[in-house]
Amino acid sequence: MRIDVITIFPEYLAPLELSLIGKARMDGLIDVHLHNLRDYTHDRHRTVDDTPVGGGAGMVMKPEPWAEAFADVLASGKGESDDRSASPLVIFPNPAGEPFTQRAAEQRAEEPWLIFACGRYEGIDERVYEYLADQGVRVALSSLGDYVLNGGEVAVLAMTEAIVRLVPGVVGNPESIVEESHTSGLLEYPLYTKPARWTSPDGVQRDVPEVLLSGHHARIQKWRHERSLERTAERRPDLLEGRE
Ligand SMILES: NCc1ccc(-c2ccccc2)nc1
Repeated sequence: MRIDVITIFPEYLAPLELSLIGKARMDGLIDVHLHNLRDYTHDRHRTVDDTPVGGGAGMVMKPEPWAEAFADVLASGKGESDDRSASPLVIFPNPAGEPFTQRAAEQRAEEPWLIFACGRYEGIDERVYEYLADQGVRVALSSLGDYVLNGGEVAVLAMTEAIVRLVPGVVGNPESIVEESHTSGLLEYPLYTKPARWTSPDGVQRDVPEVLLSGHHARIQKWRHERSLERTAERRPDLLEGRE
C-alpha cells in the first residue's frame, strides 16, 4: 500500500515513522510519502490561504496550491509498480465527512493507494473537490467524530493507524485483529491480567472474576459476551439497534 499525505505541517506526521507503521515501512508493506503544500506555492510568503469570499471569520485554503500538489502526487504515484496504476482514493479528513468506522478502515485497507489531504484554517475551497471529481479522482470526506480540530493531520494519524494495522503482515498476530470488539459490533468486554488478586494502593484486595480462572472456555466466552452486551447497552445503545 502506498500512502501520500499532503499537509502544511509534515512534521505532524512524523509519528508515522514510529513503531507499527515504521516497521511496516521497513518491511516494505507500506510506502509513505509526505508532501508540504507550501512547496506548491510561488510567492515569497508561500501563501496557501486567503479570506473567505462572501465574508465570515477565518481563512480558506486557496485552490491553486492544491491543484498543483495533486497533479504532482498523482503523477509520482502512477510511475510506481503496476498496482499503483489503480486509481488512488483521496481522503479529506473533515467534520462534515462520513463517519470513519472500523468498517471504513477495513474498506480503506483494501486500497493499493491512499492520498490524505489535510485541510487547515476553516477548510479548503470547494472547487478543489469539484476539480478532483471532474478529473475522475475518487474522493471521500471522513469524519472521526463531531468535533472540530485545527486541521486534518491528527485525524490522518488516527485513520492511518486504524487502516495500516489491518494490512496483512503488519500486525504480528492476526488473531488480535479478528478478536477486535468493533468487528463483533459490540464494545470490548472487561480485560484482566495477572495477578489474580491485586491489592491496590488503598489496601483493597481486587480479584479477577472467578469464571476467568475456571479454564472453562464456553463459560468464559459466555461471560465475556454478556459483559460486552451490558457495556454496549449502557454506553452505546445505538450499536444495538437493528441487531437480532
Ligand atoms: N472529525 C475530526 C476532524 C477532522 C478534520 C478537521 C479539520 C479541521 C479544520 C480544517 C480541516 C479539517 N476537524 C476535525
